[in-house]
Amino acid sequence: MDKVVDVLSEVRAKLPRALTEIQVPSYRDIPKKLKEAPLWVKISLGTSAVSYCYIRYKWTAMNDWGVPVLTPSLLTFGTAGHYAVDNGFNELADKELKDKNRKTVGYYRLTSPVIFTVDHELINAVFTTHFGSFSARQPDMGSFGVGKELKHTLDILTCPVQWRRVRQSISPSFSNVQLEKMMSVTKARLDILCDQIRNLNGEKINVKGVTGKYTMDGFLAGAMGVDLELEDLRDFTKSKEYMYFHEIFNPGAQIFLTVFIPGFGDLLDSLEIPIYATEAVRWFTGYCKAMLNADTPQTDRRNFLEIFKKLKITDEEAKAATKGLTHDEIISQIFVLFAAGFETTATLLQFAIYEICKNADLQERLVEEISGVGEDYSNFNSKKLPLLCATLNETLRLYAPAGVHLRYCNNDVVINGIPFSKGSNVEVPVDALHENTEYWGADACDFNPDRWISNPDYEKAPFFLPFGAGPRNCVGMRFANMQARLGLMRILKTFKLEFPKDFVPDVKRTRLTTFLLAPSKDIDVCFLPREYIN
Ligand code: HEM
Repeated sequence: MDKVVDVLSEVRAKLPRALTEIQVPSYRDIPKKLKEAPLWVKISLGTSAVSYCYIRYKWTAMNDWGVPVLTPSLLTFGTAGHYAVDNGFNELADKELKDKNRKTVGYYRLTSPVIFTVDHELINAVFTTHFGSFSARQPDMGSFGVGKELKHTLDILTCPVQWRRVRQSISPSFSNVQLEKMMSVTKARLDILCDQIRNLNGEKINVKGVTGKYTMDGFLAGAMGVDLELEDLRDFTKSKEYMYFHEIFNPGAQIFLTVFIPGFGDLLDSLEIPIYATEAVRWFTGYCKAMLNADTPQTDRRNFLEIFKKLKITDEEAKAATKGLTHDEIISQIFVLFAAGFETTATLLQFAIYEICKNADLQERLVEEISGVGEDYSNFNSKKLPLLCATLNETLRLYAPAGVHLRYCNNDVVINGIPFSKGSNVEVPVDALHENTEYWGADACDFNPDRWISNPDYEKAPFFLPFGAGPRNCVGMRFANMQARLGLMRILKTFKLEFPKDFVPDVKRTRLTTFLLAPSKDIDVCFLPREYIN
């Protein structure tokens, strides 16, 4: 400490002299200095001045849109600094919407106008009624710097033209018939999971290891015919599938260049320059190709793959087709379904188990409810399993796995008085929507599954959107619900769930910059086999 004080005193002693030594040119000298400056300095200054004027001009775009607009600044890339920090979205929503008691504000993502809203009428108009004008998400961001190899994946998520054909092709994979088929595979994998949990002998485990293994394994086995082999459940978070997934979905700060600079992601893709997760992407591409090419004898376990293979078309055919998938698109779909499906449902179950462990009474009521109900697809609804469905819905409300819904405006259109221009965006901060007291009542922030039992209409409420809305909502919603309901039911039937003695249940949700959700610390849980307790 003394050393620091010494150094600071030394610096302070030197400071006045150092400052007087700086020669600040008089403003009268500036034209002369500029004239003498090298050409590159002149070009840089000129370009900066033009860019600045252009940006200032772009920042007038929302002046007469009739919504309050947050003051932009260059330092925060317009008003988009919240993109770069965990919980940034929620803090912005709290500060600008909740605390000021308003539902919609505008801000600039560098120069792109963004309407940031929890107004369910506006959301419904944009996502459903005017879907034709908002059928894309973020088409100018290319692959976000992940590289050309997985570019198709993101084209499908963001590009409206390709999306329509791909969505038409993959939707039948989620039909009731398919889900029932996949359920039988999922049940068999659950048997193995429960044996692995028993092998822990009631010792604590990070619950994400259990829920992640379950959802990843269920999807890979039921849809792709691949088993996730693991000796010990505790090794799940060390598996390549999990580690590489996290590398791709936890990008460094460089990804924000593709978010803030329009067209930068596309430029990187055309130059074939990936800016992060190259090894993980290479591994996943090989992994997905291997799944497609594997000659698995049990075709009934390759439910999605067999559908995709039947739909295969050439690149040439794809130009005019309204249905069908090219070879590269099949590879990308395997990845996108794996990525979109495993983490989200694992997060849902992780937080559901956390809340159930916190509330012994809820756990008892759940066990009682499920005791007489069989594991049939036809039972997985709120009529047959009201409390189980309510608990999962309440978890989806307060711990929505995906934290923002995005739409991009394809053409100028006026909606609810707002004159959206082509290239503008709509962002829905899901946590703020799901905690809005006007919609959910004064106890909006409390975990209370019973609200779903007294208000069954909430399931269809326009302000409950964990899976998004409109024709571009989550294609895997029914699969996710089936997997979550079956998994939670089996786990509760087989194990009593408890926190270990040293665990303090003070977990907060962290909304990551990728909009996914993580707990503020590992959630440790002991799974005690019921056969030893009862
Ligand atoms: C609890 C689990 C899940 C949650 C909360 C969730 C949530 C979401 C959300 C919010 C969207 C964006 C919707 C919108 O923009 O309106 C989405 C899109 C998507 N989800 Fe899910 N999802 C889950 C599980 C799954 C599963 C299991 C799969 C597939 C196996 C899946 C595949 C997809 C795909 C492919 C899209 C893009 C749809 C499109 O652009 O047409 N999701 N999901």
